[in-house]
Order: sequence, then C-alpha cells, then structure tokens
Amino acid sequence: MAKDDLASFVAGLPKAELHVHHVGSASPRIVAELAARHEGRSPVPADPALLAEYFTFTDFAHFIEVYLSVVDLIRDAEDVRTLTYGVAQDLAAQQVRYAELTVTPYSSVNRGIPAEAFCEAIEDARIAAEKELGLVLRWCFDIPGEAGLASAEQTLRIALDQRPDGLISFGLGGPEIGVPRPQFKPYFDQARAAGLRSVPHAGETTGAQTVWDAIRELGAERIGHGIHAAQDPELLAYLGEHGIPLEVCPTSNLRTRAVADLAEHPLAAIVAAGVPVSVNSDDPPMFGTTLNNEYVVAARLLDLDAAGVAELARQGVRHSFASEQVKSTLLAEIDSYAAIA
Ligand SMILES: O=c1[nH]cnc2c1ncn2[C@@H]1O[C@H](CO)[C@@H](O)[C@H]1O
Repeated sequence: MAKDDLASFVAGLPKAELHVHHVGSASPRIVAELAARHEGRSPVPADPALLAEYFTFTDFAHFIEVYLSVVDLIRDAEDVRTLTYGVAQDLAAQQVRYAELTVTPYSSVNRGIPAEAFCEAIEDARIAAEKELGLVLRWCFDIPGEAGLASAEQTLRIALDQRPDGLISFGLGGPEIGVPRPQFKPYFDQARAAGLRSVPHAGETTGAQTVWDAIRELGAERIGHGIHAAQDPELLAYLGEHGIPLEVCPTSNLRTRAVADLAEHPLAAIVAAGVPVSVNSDDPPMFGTTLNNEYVVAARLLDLDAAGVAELARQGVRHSFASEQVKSTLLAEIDSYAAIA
C-alpha cells in the first residue's frame, strides 16, 4: 500500500492511545503560550522553530532535562487545564476515541500547584473532552523515577486521597538507569490493592531484567516500552503466554537514543514472538511525531497493509483498561471503517 494511501487510511482510523504523557504532549502552540507567559524566566523558547531545535536530544538524560524544563512552565491550575484540553484536542483530531494519559502529579504539586486543584483541572478537561470532542480520557498517575521514593510516596498519596474519577492506573516513568524497579514494590502493592492497574515503564533504556522486575515486583499488567525484552527469548515467551502487552513507541525510542536507528527497532521480533503490543506516541511534539505517524512507522516495520493496520488499532483497544462497553463500541467503529476504506 502506497505510503500516502496508508497515511490517509490511518488518519481516519478510530484509535486508542495507551502510552502518551501529559506534559510530553504539550503542542508547540501551548508550549509557546506558556513560555511567553514566563518570558525570560525559562530556557524553553517560545518560537516554534527554536522549539523544534530545543526538542533535539543527545541522550535520554538530556531528554528528561528538557522534559522537566517544560514541566516548569506549568505554574497554576489554569495552565494544567489549558494543557490537558489542548492535548485532548490534538488526540481527537487524530480520531483517537479513547486515551490513557500518563500524568505526573508529583512534578506539578512539587512546584506549588495543590493536589486538589491539579486534579480538578484535569478532571474538568476530561469531562469537557468527552462532551465536546467525543474522546474518553483516563489517567495513569506515574512516579517520576528520577525523583525517587519521596515522589513514589507522594504520587501514591495523591492517587489515593484525591482519586479523580478518571484515574485507572499507576505507573513509573523517568530514567531506568540507577532507578531499580523493586524499591517501588510497596507503592505498587498499595495502588493495586486500591484497584489501580499497574503499568510501569521498563526495558526502554535498560535490559530484560528491568522488565522481569516490573512483572515480578510491581505486578505489571502492561509494560511501558519494554522493547529490550527482545534480548531474552524466555521473557518474550512469558509475555506472550501471559498476555502482557508492550506499549511500543517507535519514534520515541529513536529520539531518546533507546535504539540507534529504526532499522534496528525490535518491534518485528517482538510481534513474531507472539507478544501483544500497542502502538503509541509517548511525547509526540517532543519527538516530532504524532500517533498517526507512529502507526505508519509501525506498518513499515511490520510490513502491514490496511487490514494489518486496522488490527493494530484493535489491539490498542483490546489492551486498554476501557470498559467493555467502550471497547465494543470502538471495535465496531474500527470494523465499519476498515470495511469501507
Ligand atoms: O519515554 C519516556 N520514558 C520515561 N519517562 C518519560 C518518557 N516520556 C516522558 N517521561 C516522563 O518524564 C518524566 C520526568 O520526570 C517522568 O515522570 C515520565 O513520566
């Protein structure tokens, strides 16, 4: 299928996105608006061309540094609401009908936004997005691994004390190197006991052992990235047998140097081993991509035609934590779209 035809097929295809970060999805328009508000007091350029250059990373640590400089732009609940609704608009414009947005409340609460105001702002945007954009948003609250156990404690507290209606899962992001997963077991145990689903990042910038730890210590039901599971055939077999999906974000892995180039991306080996996957964008504006583009990249890596791409979209729905009703509605939409496209 020609690339243009595939891209237009993807553009109209109803989709679910399971691995996309709140601040990481701030569009250049929103970042410019926030940077202009803090003119001179932030390294983040307001000019879109300069911003594109600013979003070029030498390694993963540099990516986290840039990511946190954008977090610094978010100073009050209004910024949080503006950001969240803007992300919802960008998702809905790509026919995303359901998304699990990874939110890092610690990073904003730690900068002075009260937890209650933060949660009210994201909930206000979620309700508006469902009503006005037909987009069902749910939250994953994730621990910024670079902030250690203090941030784990506070993230859990905010999740359990505020418990916004859209909250469904508990995660762990940030660097993996120097941030071993087992130390977070007590927090994931409490989050899971409270009914939150476990979706830590692992195997993005470190190897298979981190994925094993995420499964055995944190009770992971899905793995953020997990691409270096491909190093361990036993782990791939385990993921396939137990139906533990990997939330794969191909361009992210390239831009953060988690893989040297897309030709080496292990997505095809992971799928060939029978491991369930979903395709995601992670931090699309920061990586110069969109979810639609990630579907095109994945189709190229997996040599898929339109039917294969529609099946990728179905996988995103099936591996979501959406209600059965949302799942069946969205699967039916995908089927009717794929039938006529
Ligand atoms: O691809 C990624 N891997 C790991 N962390 C990420 C990624 N994208 C965004 N973050 C976010 O960076 C924050 C920095 O504190 C982490 O909390 C994580 O949510």
